[in-house]
Amino acid sequence: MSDTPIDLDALRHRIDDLDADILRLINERAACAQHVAQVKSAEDPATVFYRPEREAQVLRRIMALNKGPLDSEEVARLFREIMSACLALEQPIKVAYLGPEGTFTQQAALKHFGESAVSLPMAAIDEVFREVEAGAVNYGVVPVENSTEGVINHTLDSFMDSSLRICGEVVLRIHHHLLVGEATRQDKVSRIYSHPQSFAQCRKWLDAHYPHAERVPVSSNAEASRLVKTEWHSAAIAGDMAAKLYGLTRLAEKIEDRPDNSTRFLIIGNQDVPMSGEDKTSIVVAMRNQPGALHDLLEPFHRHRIDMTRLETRPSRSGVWNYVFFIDFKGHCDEPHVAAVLEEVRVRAAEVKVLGSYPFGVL
Ligand SMILES: C=C(O[C@@H]1C=C(C(=O)O)C=C[C@H]1O)C(=O)O
Repeated sequence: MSDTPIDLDALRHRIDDLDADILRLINERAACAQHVAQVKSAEDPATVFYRPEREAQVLRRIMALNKGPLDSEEVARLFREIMSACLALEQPIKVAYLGPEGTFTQQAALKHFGESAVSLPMAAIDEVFREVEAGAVNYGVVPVENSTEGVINHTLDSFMDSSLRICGEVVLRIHHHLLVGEATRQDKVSRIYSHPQSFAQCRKWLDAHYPHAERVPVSSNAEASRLVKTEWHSAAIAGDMAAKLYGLTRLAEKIEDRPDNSTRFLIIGNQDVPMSGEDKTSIVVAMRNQPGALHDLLEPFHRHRIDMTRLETRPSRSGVWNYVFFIDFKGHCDEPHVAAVLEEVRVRAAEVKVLGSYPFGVL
C-alpha cells in the first residue's frame, strides 16, 4: 500500500474522483436500461419491463464477483437500489403489500423491489390479490410462512381462487423489539399490544420477563405501535420499521424466542418468469380421498430426484376434492425433468395448478 495517499485531504480528493466515476457509470447503466425498454416495447407493445429472472442473475453475479472489503450482501443491496432506479426509468413499478405502513411485508416489498418502487398498503391479504388482479398495481407482496409459526393459511387459500402467478420470493429475518413511547412509564408496563403471530414468536421471552402483563392481540404490529404512543402503561412488540414510523424506543431488543426467526414472502403478479438458473416451482394439487393418495403424489418427485422444499395440506373448500396439497420444489417448469414430473402428477391427481416457477430469493 506504499502508493496509497495517507493524508485526509488527499484521501478525500481520491473519494471525490471515484464518486464522479461511479456517478458517470451509474448514469451510463441507466441509459442502457432505457434502451432495453425501447427494445422490449418494439418487440412487444404489451411487454412487461420488470424481469425477475434477470434481476436475480444480476445480483448473483455481483455477489460472485465481489472481492470486498464490502460484504457481498451489502454490495447486492446497493445494486438492488441501482436496478430499482434503472427500472423506474423504464416503468415506475406499483406494488401492493399487506399493510398498514411499517409492517414486515412493507419491509419485504422494499427489500425485493428497492426504494424506487411505489408501495401501497392494503388492509388484508385478499385485497392485495384483488388489486393485482384488477390491474391497479403491477405486483403484490404477501407473507406465506414463518420459520417459528408455520404457514399463513390466508395466503394459501387466496391462491385457490386466483389466476395470479408467483413471480418471486423474499426471505426476511424477523427481529422483534419491545417498544415504548415517550409517555410510557417503563417500570409500569401492564399491557402489551402485538399481532398474534408476533406474540407466538416471543412467547417464552414474554413468559419470562412480563408474565403478568395483559397481551392484547391487534391486526398488525404497526397498529400495536400506533396504540402505545398515547398510553403510559403500554408497550408494543414490533420491528424496526414500525418503531421508526411511530418514533418509539426499544425497551428490549431481539426478543424473538428463536434467533433464526424468519418469514418468507411471495411476489404475486400476472407473468410467467423464465429460468434464472436457480429456481423453485410452487404447485397446488387436489387429490381424491383414497388410500395411498399421498404416496402416489410424492413417488414421481422421489423417482426424478426432485428436491421438495415444502409440503402443506389444506382442507379443500369444494366438495369435489378431499385434500389440497401445496408443494414447493427445486427446479423450473421449463426444465425437462420438472415437466416430466408435472405430467405424471397430472395423471394421478384430480387437479394440478402451477402457481409459478421463480428465482430463489437472492437477498
Ligand atoms: C434493464 C432491464 O430491465 C429491468 C432492469 C434491470 C437492471 O437494471 O439490470 C434488470 C431487469 C429488469 O427488471 C433488463 O431487462 O435487462
